[in-house]
Amino acid sequence: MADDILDRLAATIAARKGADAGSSYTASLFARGRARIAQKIGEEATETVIAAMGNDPATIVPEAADLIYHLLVLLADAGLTLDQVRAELARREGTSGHDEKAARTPAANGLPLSFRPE
Ligand SMILES: N=c1c2ncn([C@@H]3O[C@H](COP(=O)(O)OP(=O)(O)OP(=O)(O)O)[C@@H](O)[C@H]3O)c2ncn1[C@@H]1O[C@H](COP(=O)(O)O)[C@@H](O)[C@H]1O
Repeated sequence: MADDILDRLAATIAARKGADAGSSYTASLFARGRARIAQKIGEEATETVIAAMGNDPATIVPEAADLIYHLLVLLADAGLTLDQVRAELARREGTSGHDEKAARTPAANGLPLSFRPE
């Protein structure tokens, strides 16, 4: 069994594919499909934002856990792995977000060229 809770959770989630939706919440999400999983991520992200704007930082923890769980369900549904996310984070390691953003072209930033600042 993997030492890390995220690895264990990802393995549990993967094992729920095709399981009985009546006895597994994860299986019920897989059964309802990608759009429902994505919608749940939106809901959990919104609940995390609400917790973030409140006065008690501790309330962020359970919302963050809900969000991460549902993200792992999305990765599994899409045939992706936590290791792929780890690799992407490792690839970014050491590159400042400011530097990465400055290197983007205006088009890549989503701005039409006519709006490009002088
Ligand atoms: N970590 C989680 C986890 N986090 C959140 N949730 C569920 O996510 C749902 C989200 O709650 P909400 O209040 O937002 O929504 P809801 O109204 O209950 O559910 P919806 O009908 O809106 O989808 C709840 O049912 C939570 O229980 C989780 N369900 C399962 N896990 C893990 O997944 C494992 C397998 O669970 P099953 O697939 O249910 O066996 C468990 O042992 C846990 O380790």
